[in-house]
Amino acid sequence: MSSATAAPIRLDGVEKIYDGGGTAVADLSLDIAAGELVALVGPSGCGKSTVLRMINRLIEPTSGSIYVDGEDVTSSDPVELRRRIGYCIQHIGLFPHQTVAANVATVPRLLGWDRDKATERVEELLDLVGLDVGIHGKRYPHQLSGGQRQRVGVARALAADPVVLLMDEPFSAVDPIARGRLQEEFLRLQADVGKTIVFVTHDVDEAIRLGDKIAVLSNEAKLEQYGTPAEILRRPKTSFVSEFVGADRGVKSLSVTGLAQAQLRELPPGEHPTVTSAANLREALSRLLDGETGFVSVTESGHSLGGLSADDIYRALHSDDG
Ligand SMILES: Nc1ncnc2c1ncn2[C@@H]1O[C@H](COP(=O)(O)OP(=O)(O)OP(=O)(O)O)[C@@H](O)[C@H]1O
Repeated sequence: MSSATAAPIRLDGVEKIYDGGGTAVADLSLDIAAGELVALVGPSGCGKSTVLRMINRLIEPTSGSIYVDGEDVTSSDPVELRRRIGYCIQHIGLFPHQTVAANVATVPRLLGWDRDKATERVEELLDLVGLDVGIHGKRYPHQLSGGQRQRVGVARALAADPVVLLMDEPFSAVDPIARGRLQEEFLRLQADVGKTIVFVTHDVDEAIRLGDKIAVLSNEAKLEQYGTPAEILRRPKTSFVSEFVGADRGVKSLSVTGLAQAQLRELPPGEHPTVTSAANLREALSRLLDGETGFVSVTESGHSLGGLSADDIYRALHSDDG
């Protein structure tokens, strides 16, 4: 598919005080590189959605600046801005009396695309999110499962080929199994489209799974830590972060640490379970536990490069702890 370039986003000293309400965002600065997927996580009410909605001007900041592609959003035409920014939310407003195809075609129609071009785009997008235009395109939203509706929401948000995609808890309304599948599909989709994505979730596991980076926020959108999932799990900067990511962060960090961190050893003779060099430490450990030799052999193109014991895996996990 055609892919518009992704755009960087910059928040500079952003503050939001709601009329008659308290401070939702006190003073937030954040740099998001083009093509990066950043998850905003934090407890309920800490200001995540407010931050997201200021990026596309659904909410105006009280002070501070927000730049998309270097341009100050407060001086952009909001309609033009939202055309370049896809937005997708939890219980999305899909239009109930329009078919799936018509829903996805909303923005292309607003942009005045001709019918053929819009139809082609709808087909391409439904295909991209794993729906069949022939089967699902003619249905109405209530004739879809929750997971399918979320996919339509993502397709619709991508319709005008935005440079930024904002997603507010897009997968939280579906059951855990469908959710895992959607997350996986979503990662594949992102590998394909390469948008800059800001993603709000209260689920740390989801943030770890999806984010290139995670911004952990506490009350009033205070930035407790901003880093890769591995950094956040291994070296939480504040007690808030370590509590928020949970007591099992050691186990979680296994799955975000690649085998490149591990020092391979020569294996004793025997039938060791194997794992490919592209795997992570969690996969290596679970293969090791499947076998009986106490080692796992790391292979590349079918050849063993060496092996790891459980202690080696433990050392690799802590190899660059500060
Ligand atoms: N329109 C509004 N007027 C006044 N206060 C508001 C308004 N919208 C949100 N707030 C307040 O601002 C704070 C941040 O809300 P926000 O929805 O951004 O949090 P959140 O982290 O997204 O929460 P959740 O995870 O529960 O959705 C909350 O204290 C909320 O009550």
